[in-house]
Amino acid sequence: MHNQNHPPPLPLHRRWVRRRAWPNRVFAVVYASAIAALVFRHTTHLLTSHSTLVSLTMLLADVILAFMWFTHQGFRMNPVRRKTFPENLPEDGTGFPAMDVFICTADPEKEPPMVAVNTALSTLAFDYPTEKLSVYLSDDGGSKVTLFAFVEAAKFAKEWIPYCKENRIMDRSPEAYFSSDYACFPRTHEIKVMYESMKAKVEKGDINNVYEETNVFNQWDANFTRQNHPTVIKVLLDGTEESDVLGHAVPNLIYLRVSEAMTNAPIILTLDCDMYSNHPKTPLKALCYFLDPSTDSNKIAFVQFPQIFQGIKEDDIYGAEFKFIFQINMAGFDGLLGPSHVGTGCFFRRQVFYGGPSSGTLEQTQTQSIRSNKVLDRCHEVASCDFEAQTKWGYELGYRYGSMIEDFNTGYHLHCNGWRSVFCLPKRPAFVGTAPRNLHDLLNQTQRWSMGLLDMNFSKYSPLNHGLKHLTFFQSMCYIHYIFWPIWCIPLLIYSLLPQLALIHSFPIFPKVSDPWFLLYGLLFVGAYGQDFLEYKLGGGTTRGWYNNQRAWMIRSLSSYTFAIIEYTSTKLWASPAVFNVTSKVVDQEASTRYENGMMEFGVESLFFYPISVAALHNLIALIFGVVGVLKHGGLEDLFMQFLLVGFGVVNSWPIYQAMVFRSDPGKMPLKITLTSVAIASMLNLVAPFAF
Ligand SMILES: O=c1ccn([C@@H]2O[C@H](COP(=O)(O)OP(=O)(O)O[C@H]3O[C@H](CO)[C@@H](O)[C@H](O)[C@H]3O)[C@@H](O)[C@H]2O)c(=O)[nH]1
Repeated sequence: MHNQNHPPPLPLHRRWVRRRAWPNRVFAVVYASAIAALVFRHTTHLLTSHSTLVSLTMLLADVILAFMWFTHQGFRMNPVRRKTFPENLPEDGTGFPAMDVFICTADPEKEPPMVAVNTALSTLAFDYPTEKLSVYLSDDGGSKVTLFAFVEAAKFAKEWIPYCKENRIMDRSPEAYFSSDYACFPRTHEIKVMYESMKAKVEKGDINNVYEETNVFNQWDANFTRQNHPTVIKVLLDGTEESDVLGHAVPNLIYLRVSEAMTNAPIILTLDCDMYSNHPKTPLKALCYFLDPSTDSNKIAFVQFPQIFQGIKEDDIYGAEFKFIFQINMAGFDGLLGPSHVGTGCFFRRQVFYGGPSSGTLEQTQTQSIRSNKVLDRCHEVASCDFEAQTKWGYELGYRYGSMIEDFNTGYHLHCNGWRSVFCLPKRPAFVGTAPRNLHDLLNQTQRWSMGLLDMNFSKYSPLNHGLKHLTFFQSMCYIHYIFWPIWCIPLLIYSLLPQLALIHSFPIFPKVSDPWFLLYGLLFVGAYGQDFLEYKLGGGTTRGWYNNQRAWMIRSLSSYTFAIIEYTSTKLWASPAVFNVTSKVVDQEASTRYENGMMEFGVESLFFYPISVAALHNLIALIFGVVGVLKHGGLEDLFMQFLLVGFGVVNSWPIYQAMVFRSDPGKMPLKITLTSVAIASMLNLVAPFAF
């Protein structure tokens, strides 16, 4: 009880269980019963079937679909939404912990340095006590051009930070700001000119002049390579010594990949180089959880914001927004132990990297100047490649290494160690990044994720055994759902090949229309698709976006998931290392225009396109043969479901036919792929007589 002299402290956040939780639970019971009925039907059908091989294959497809549906239910049992009240935090920042922001970049070709510069500037200008803020750039590319860009950015920051704060600008990435419908303030034009000239200088990459003047690049000698080079540490802004143009202190800006030896802030924000801050008060929203005295806040390992992308069209032809992964399923996770970690837009309590949640302090131990020799010597030591050799760092402690999905892996281990996490989905996106805007990049990205998930599945820390012991049942189910993501390819390959072959040979494999079992199939299809549609729409998506999203799921399943399984198997068999192909953040103007016009981009001779081209052609051939067969011999009632399925396949394949036949732009399907796919699809018919 609080008496009148001591009113209760104002709340920092609230949480509600979403209204859909109960309907989801009831629907799960109904749908599970329908699945049980389907399994019964399969079993009885097996005994009377004309082709045991076909029946067994269809059973396999349906068992996997059922398994994926079942594990997905974890996300639907207790979805929540939250709200933070940063206005209830002390206005002067008293008691705020120090914060280190980590921006990582790896390849100046695929990730233009100006992209990372904008991300850094947007965080340097956070509405956060400047003396408590440090921004680190981790450059795995070891790029002179990137460092040059950051030297320039450090100078510009002294103009940009006070400009943003004075005028309460929301878009604190200069690129986003100057591309928007920005308001004009007294210095706007001047600042814009400065920004444009910095950008031109960086894009020109004229480093030699700078090289003459300073010793910034003195470590890039003839032996310097991306893989093998000395530790480079540059303090580009030191808040204790430097100030901005108005005389206020600036945050620290450091070219370095470790921060423990330098500022050792209790809160760490991780960002991909392209994920700029879109709201200057975002750190305060994270603090609403870390500083909350009334809850078990010491157990909160991280506060995850969703990945939201700029430049994605509302229709999202590639499903690149991953609305389910980054938003809808996250709300489901959040009602359990907390969301998974998605690599970027995440505020961590530093302490989580050193052990379990027994002493969740937010104290900082840094005392020395970040330019002192003692600190710099220690940083060189810690940042060197062999510092962690023979330690548990990266395996049992710290951020997980050696994984294609180090983010997901790290979050999972934290949950297993007793930590919790929180999902924060503010109305105005907290961070905004770029997503692949062509099909090849997207398939490449999802193949990499899938390989990481398979690796986790077969590791000794798999959620199938390790997780089951440490997590709640539903949280485990969610993790298990993801580690099996790539096996979607099995039912999808079966469903896009087998019923079509059967149709070509007028062989019915589903119940006929008058059979009551036909209704069951209808219910299962409409139920799964209907729920998916509803969730997508309630998550703010459009109907067209949803349709494209389900097609993208089919494309990924047939292509990148299949190749992930093949490549993962080969890396295991031949012990070859898996390669992390960085997603390109470069925008190709011509391709961009095609994207804006809703055209799918093929253009390159990528292996990824073969399975989808073959499946598209195979469906078309099946439809034609099916129609001819029915016209000649009848039997529509028996084959009706196959027609529905094949028709659905053909409708979904429209952009592929278009790219093969009707387009002449550089994004069309390469002729070699079209011709090879025609040959493969035709040959498929030759094997059919053996099955039916
Ligand atoms: O050796 C590397 C490889 C990548 N990166 C950086 O990691 C980030 C993510 O790489 P990207 O190629 O953009 O991967 P995506 O698949 O697009 O990103 C998602 O998936 C990754 C792997 O799970 C996560 O690390 C990311 O945070 C998440 O946004 C980028 O800033 C890269 O510069 C490095 O610093 N070093």
